[in-house]
Amino acid sequence: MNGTTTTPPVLRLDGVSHTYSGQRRRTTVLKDIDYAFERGTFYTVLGPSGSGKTTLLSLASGLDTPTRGTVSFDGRALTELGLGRYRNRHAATIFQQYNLLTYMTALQNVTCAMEITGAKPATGRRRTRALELLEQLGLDRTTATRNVLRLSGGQQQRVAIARALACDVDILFADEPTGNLDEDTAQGIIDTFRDLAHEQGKCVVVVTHSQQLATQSDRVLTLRKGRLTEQANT
Ligand SMILES: Nc1ncnc2c1ncn2[C@@H]1O[C@H](COP(=O)(O)OP(=O)(O)OP(=O)(O)O)[C@@H](O)[C@H]1O
Repeated sequence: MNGTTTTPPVLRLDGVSHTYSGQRRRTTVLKDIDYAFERGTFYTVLGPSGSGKTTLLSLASGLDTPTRGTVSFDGRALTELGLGRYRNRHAATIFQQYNLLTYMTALQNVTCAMEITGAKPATGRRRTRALELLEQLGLDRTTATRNVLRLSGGQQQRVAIARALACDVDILFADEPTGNLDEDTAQGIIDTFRDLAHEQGKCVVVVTHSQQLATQSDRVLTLRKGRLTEQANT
């Protein structure tokens, strides 16, 4: 023993390949990807349209399982840990299409997610914490108590972000989270992601076409022709 301990990466992809089977042909989108994601780091994943970014995110977030290879959280394969448990306790995702519950208000969407994941605010009630998060993202109390279908696309996106931030998870995934936002709001979201990684030790993985976002992340990964490569930090 040399006295040093090594913690496993929070998320690891080992030999991950993914193929979609259509009626006529099979499309291999990801090929033999190995990568270790660490806590306290803000990652962006770039790549041309159709290169498999959303597919990678759905495998890493436990929404789907790879046709080959293993995805692990803290050294345990997701299939062993349980995909549902992983999604409820350890990972939150901000989807491109928001995936909000459309019969609820913005506030209810956030508190409902906190109840499902068992997230307990450090102080105060869940409702208070949810309102605080929505407010930080520029949604006042009147907007927060409106049905989400009566909000603009950009406002719905901010509700989806607040919902993910409210769940105290280890890994935050986001698919084009700043796509519908004006420059100032987008910058605020990027700052939040960086703080989550650097101050709260979360692993943040964002799929994007935005260079503005990528240049502000710690590590930039690129997907091309099924392969994942890391760009040297500039
Ligand atoms: N459920 C599916 N069944 C079959 N093919 C699929 C399915 N989902 C995605 N694909 C195909 O897999 C490839 C990668 O899609 P994916 O959505 O992961 O790419 P992307 O990089 O996120 O694209 P974009 O930047 O346009 O969102 C595309 O060719 C797409 O048509």
